[in-house]
Amino acid sequence: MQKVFKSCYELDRRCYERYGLTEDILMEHAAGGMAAYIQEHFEAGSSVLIVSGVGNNGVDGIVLARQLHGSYDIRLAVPFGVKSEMAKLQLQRAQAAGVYLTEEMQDADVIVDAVFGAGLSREIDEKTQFIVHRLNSFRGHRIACDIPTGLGEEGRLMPMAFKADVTVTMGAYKEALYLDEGKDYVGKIIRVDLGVSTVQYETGSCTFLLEESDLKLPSRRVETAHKGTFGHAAVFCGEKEGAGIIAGTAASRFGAGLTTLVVHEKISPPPYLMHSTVVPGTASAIAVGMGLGEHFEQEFLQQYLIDSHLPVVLDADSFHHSEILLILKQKERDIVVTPHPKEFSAMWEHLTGECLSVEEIQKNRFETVRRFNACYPHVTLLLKGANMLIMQEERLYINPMGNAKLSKGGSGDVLSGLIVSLLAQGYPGVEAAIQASLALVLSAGKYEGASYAMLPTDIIEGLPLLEGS
Ligand SMILES: NC(=O)C1=CN([C@@H]2O[C@H](COP(=O)(O)OP(=O)(O)OC[C@H]3O[C@@H](n4cnc5c(N)ncnc54)[C@H](O)[C@@H]3O)[C@@H](O)[C@H]2O)[C@@H](O)CC1
Ligand SMILES: Nc1ncnc2c1ncn2[C@@H]1O[C@H](COP(=O)(O)OP(=O)(O)O)[C@@H](O)[C@H]1O
Repeated sequence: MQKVFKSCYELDRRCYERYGLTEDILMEHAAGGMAAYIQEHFEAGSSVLIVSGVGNNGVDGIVLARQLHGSYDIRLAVPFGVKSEMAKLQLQRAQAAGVYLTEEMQDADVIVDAVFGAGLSREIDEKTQFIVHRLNSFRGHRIACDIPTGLGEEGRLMPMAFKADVTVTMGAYKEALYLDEGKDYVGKIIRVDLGVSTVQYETGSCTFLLEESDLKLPSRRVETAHKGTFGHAAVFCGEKEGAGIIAGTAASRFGAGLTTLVVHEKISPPPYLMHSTVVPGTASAIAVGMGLGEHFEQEFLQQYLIDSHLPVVLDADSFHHSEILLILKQKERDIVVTPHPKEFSAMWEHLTGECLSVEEIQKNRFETVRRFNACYPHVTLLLKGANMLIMQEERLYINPMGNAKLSKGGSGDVLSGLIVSLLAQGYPGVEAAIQASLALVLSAGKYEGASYAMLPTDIIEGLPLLEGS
């Protein structure tokens, strides 16, 4: 798990004040990080086009040109000239080392975008857009310095951006790299240190980036265990019974000792799942909402769901149901809600009367989860999307490892099943949401078929492969 920051300016300033480092030392390391990447992946002599802008991001590009010149065929372009004293000094140094400026931007083996970095505060002008379009049309390997040009301070497109294969980000991970809008632009994200180790550079943060190594699978190491040791998941199975069956199957596969589908009428569930017309007395967690529809009477929901003390995951149709949403007020209960942006919009309107469009939510995903958290800090919110955001009690976790294979009906039902399974096994809500989100994306990552072909059952079948991987 890595820390994530809204901005690195404070962290840079701390480096100057606390460690006596200077701007050009930091720049030397920023450029050194990009140089190391290029040296590792491209043979000496490869052509490298570096396009530098007027801010410090541009200066990093100029320093990179000096560092690589001699070993690589460097073409440095400064289409807006150099303004700051530091930029002039670094350009002098680069030119003294033999770097020539080029006016023409031609395709190269490596394209480095150092036009704008973290300081982009307004939409890029026509000339910059033209440059970015041109760079995006090249076939070379594209590297963004710190953050692709065109992604603003909040990670929004301003209005278009450099499409990086790799973003070499300076010092620390930034939130702006993880808004869904930018996911197709940032590529693989690599962080480099700026002259002191990460531990020295970073301060505290309540925002975290989840990594594969954070996955902790449920285990069965106690030989005397029995099915009762691993909890009993009760999954409401409503009008669209397939959704409940998928969730129940995922719950069982992820280790719940028992899984019962709570049904209104008799259905024919798979043999490893039980079914019942009430929530069993031994249930230890509930999942509700997937394919729920209008199947259950209010009285039933009141008795078995709303008045229950059991940990609960609310998904899908729950977000359109004002009585079910009353559960969110229950401060003593472990509650996980898993809306996608449209469902979040419906839930938020029910809870606050405020209409937020899906577009507004997507443009402000971090702010949106923080606003929800300010009202319901005890509830674990998992906002679905290309980068899932999970938040409870002021701590926000980003899971960036999903991909478009998951964009298919039923993936969310699997997720609810994984969460209820862990809740049933005694995990606290936030831990259940984190681990389930990791298992979902990592299991999907193991699917080897075509990107369009994955079924929810394939995700479930990938779960056993997570152990030992
Ligand atoms: N000491 C530092 O600040 C360090 C900075 N580093 C690099 O410098 C970057 C940050 O530097 P800056 O703050 O100079 O940011 P940028 O290099 O992104 O440039 C921002 C500058 O452009 C202007 N600007 C913002 N939006 C604009 C727009 N749409 N059109 C025209 N001008 C616009 C701003 O007023 C500001 O002067 C980082 O991303 C990182 O790459 C690293 O070298 C490490 C050290
Ligand atoms: N492009 C994508 N990249 C990463 N994850 C995705 C993508 N599309 C969907 N997902 C994930 O797949 C799941 C889909 O959930 P949801 O839309 O509720 O599906 P359903 O309700 O049909 O089962 C969520 O966890 C979401 O984050």
